[in-house]
Amino acid sequence: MSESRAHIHIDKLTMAYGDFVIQRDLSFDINRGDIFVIMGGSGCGKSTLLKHMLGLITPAKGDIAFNGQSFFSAPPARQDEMRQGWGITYQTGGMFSAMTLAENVTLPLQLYTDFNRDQIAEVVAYKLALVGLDGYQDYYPSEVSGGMRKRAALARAIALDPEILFFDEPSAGLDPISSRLLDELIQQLQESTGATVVMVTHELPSIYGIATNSVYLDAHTRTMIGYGDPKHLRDHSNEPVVRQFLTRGLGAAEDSTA
Ligand SMILES: Nc1ncnc2c1ncn2[C@@H]1O[C@H](COP(=O)(O)OP(=O)(O)OP(=O)(O)O)[C@@H](O)[C@H]1O
Repeated sequence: MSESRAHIHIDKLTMAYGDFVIQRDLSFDINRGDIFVIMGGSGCGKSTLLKHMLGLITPAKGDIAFNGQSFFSAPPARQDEMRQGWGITYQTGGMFSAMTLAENVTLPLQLYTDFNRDQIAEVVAYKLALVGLDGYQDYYPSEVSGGMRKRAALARAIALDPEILFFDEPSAGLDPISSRLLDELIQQLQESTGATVVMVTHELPSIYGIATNSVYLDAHTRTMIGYGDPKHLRDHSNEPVVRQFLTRGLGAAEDSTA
């Protein structure tokens, strides 16, 4: 493992399903407090990279380190400890439909803390208020809008005060206004907690609105061909595909890379 002071260090990572290599030789850092975006065309391996970062898939080669410690060579108990510092929201929100919003947020607190009922209720009310869902504790996921469901999922993800927040396409399926509100919320939460945010998205408003750093995975060459502030990449990348991805829809028809 090479030396790095980054919060998350991707080290010569090659990802494959069986013999089929999805991306090879990825090396980059995600610094503490970054809002880091994983970009790239459809099928390039963005979700696969996120699954590697979450320790759900073992790399074909290379490693991922958190605070300088290798995840994949750590013993299972240590991996579990690392995981407890992460909050995750999935594309669909992943809320349990038979539970109220409050019960959904309660779940990780019941599983991973020794708080009593009153303490848990207090944290749950606080987290729901943080995402603007004060008063919606007793609603079921199906009774609120898509944007509210995503915010409730976010409240659950921050229940244990994670130091890293992972998002897979957070604004998928949302209208532009709800999407913008969610971006603002992610940015506010990052600022107030200092957490590192890692998200897969191809939404340009999110990328330009809140990302501080990014990587671009290329489906064709199967490796990263862009790394840096997305606005800088848009204006200065030597890779036409990256510039095209980052300017699509801006004066031209939506292209097929997204
Ligand atoms: N479990 C799996 N087994 C085999 N191949 C898979 C598996 N999951 C994904 N793939 C393939 O790996 C490639 C990368 O998929 P992935 O979902 O990571 O891409 P993505 O960039 O997130 O795509 P999208 O933007 O369309 O969501 C695709 O070719 C996909 O078909």
